[in-house]
Amino acid sequence: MGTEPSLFAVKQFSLVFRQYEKGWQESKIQAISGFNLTIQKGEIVAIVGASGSGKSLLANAILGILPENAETDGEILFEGEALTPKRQEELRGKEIALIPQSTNALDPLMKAGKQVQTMIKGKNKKKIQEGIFHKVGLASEAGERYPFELSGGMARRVLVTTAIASQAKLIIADEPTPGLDEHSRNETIQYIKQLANEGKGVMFITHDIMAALAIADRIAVFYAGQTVEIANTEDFYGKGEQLRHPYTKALWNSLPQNEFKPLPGSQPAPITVLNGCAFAPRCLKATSICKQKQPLNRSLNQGMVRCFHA
Ligand SMILES: Nc1ncnc2c1ncn2[C@@H]1O[C@H](COP(=O)(O)OP(=O)(O)OP(=O)(O)O)[C@@H](O)[C@H]1O
Ligand code: NI
Repeated sequence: MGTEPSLFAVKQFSLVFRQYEKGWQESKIQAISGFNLTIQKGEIVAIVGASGSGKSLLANAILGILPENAETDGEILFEGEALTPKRQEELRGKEIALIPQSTNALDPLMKAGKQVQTMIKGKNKKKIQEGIFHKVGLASEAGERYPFELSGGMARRVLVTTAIASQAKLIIADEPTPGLDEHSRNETIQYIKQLANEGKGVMFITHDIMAALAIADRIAVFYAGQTVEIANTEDFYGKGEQLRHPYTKALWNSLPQNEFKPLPGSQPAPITVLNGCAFAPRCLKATSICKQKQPLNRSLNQGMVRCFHA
C-alpha cells in the first residue's frame, strides 16, 4: 500500500477557448481553472454544479474529445501516467468509458445489441451482451431494436450497458439520469453503484444532488469552472452546518426537501475576467478581500474549500 498511484488524478487543470472576433481581436473564455481531483478504484466522486459550469467540458477533456479551439493546461493522469492525446485515443472506450450526456450518442443505424457488442473483447459477444442486458432489466429483444425504436429510458440503459460491457476501469457518467422516471432513475444509479462495487472508479456528473448523495463517496462542487468545495457525502445534513463553502450550503438549502430557499443572482459568464472570488457577488459572507483576490484551494475537515471565510 501507499506506493500505488491513484487510478485517476487531475492536477491544476485549466481550459480556455480562444476566439477571434472580427478577425483581429482575440478573446479568451476561461471555462475551467485550477481544477484538482483524484479518484481511487471503487470510488464514486460526484461532480455537481450549475448548468454551464464546465462539467461536460471536463468529461470531454478527460476523453480527449474537446473542440479545436480549446487549450488546456495542467495534468491529467490515469494510473499514474499522463493522458496524452495518443493514450486517450488508445484507452477511450476500453480502459476509460464515457456514458454521454445525450442519448444521441447512440449510433442511429446500428441495433442496440450490436452497439454494445462492439465494446466487448473476445468471443461470445452476443451471449455476454444479452447477459448484461438481463442484468440491467433490458429484454433480449431490445437488442434487436434500433435506437429510434427504444424509449428514452431504454436508450439510457443501453448507454449504461456500453460502459459495463467495456470493462473500463474508469467510468465517466455525464448526467445519466435526466428524463428518467423515478424507478428508472433509481435503477440507473444502482447500476453505477454496482460498477464501483466491481472496483471501477466513477466520475458521476449530475444535477441531481440526492442521486449523488445516494451513491457517491465524495462530492465535488463546481462553480464557474472552479471546484469551490470537495465534501464527503456525510457532510450533507441538517442546514449544511458541516459544509465548507457558502455556495454548497446555498445549493443544499435550495432543495425542496430542505428549506427550498432559492439563491438569487446567477453564475458569471465564462468570458468575465474575475479578480476576486467567482461567487462573491452572490455571497452573504463576502468582504472586500473576496472582491480583490481569488481564494486558493485549501484542505479543511477532510475535504477541500476555495473560500477565505470557511
Ligand atoms: N466550443 C466552445 N467554445 C466556446 N465556449 C464553449 C464551447 N463549448 C462550451 N463552451 C462554454 O463552456 C461553458 C461550460 O460548458 P459545459 O457544457 O461544460 O457545462 P456543464 O456544466 O456541462 O453544463 P450542463 O449542466 O448544462 O450540462 C459554457 O458556458 C459553454 O457555453
Ligand atoms: Ni453538461
